[in-house]
Amino acid sequence: MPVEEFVAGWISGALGLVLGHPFDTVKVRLQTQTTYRGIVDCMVKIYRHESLLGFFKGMSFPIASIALVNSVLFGVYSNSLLALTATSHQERRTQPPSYTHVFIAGCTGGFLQAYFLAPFDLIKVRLQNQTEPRGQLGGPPPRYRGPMHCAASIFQKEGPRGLFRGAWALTLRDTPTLGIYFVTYEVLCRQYTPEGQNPSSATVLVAGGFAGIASWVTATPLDVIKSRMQMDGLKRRAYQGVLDCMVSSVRQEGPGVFFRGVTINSARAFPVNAVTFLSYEYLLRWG
Ligand SMILES: C[N+](C)(C)CCCC[C@H](N)C(=O)O
Repeated sequence: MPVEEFVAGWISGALGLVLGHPFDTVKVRLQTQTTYRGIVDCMVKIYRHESLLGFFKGMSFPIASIALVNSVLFGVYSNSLLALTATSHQERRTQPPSYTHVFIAGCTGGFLQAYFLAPFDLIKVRLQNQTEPRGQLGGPPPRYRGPMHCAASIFQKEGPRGLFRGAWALTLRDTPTLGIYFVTYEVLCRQYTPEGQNPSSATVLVAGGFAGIASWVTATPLDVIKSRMQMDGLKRRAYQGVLDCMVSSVRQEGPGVFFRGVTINSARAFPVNAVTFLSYEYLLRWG
């Protein structure tokens, strides 16, 4: 099994992640809290109350886990293509796989990575939603003191299954949309690359950026539901399941609720995924 694809997936994911985390925090807050009027209002409030550090809440776990999650995604994707088309990463430039195969391999990667991602994503979302400023004396202490404390208290209060709260919504979000992710990337790369050649850096950046946007725009409705399911159960259980969460969110807030955070998601997705694909391609070429 080509191991370097897993390594390339990890490093490229970590680079993208640091870049996009501040956007991600704003997105999560807009999706799950009603105190903010919009992107700018949310940014200003985070900065005033929590300083620049507020934007980086919940980042350490994703960085530690991206190794696992992105290497599963890219490794399973590439190895599924190998199984489907019997071509290695290098050979695929001269013998490109069909888009159907790319889609199936992307969905497979997306499906499997969701299970690895679920507990880390849950902890990230819970920490991002803590609005208390760090290290301030006198104010009420936050519920979770850090990622390990958060994991331990979820485990204690909600059991091992508590760590997988929202995992089903996450799987539904990621399976088709990671198929879309890789198909968009391949379509754009092939469009702008002469046959048999490697795509240029500019092409990889643009194709990666748009792949991120296409994937996130289609993922946003279930992203909102996922985040809400993950925040559920802190005080009392509000939702019975994914469908119930969808229905009551629409009832209370109208269909627009499914696009909460779509602008900020797309703004984040372009640079994050441009960098992810560029480093992935380069690491594999050197490797
Ligand atoms: C499928 N979904 C849209 C959720 C993610 C697609 C891109 C994944 C990338 N690590 C990122 O964080 O942007």
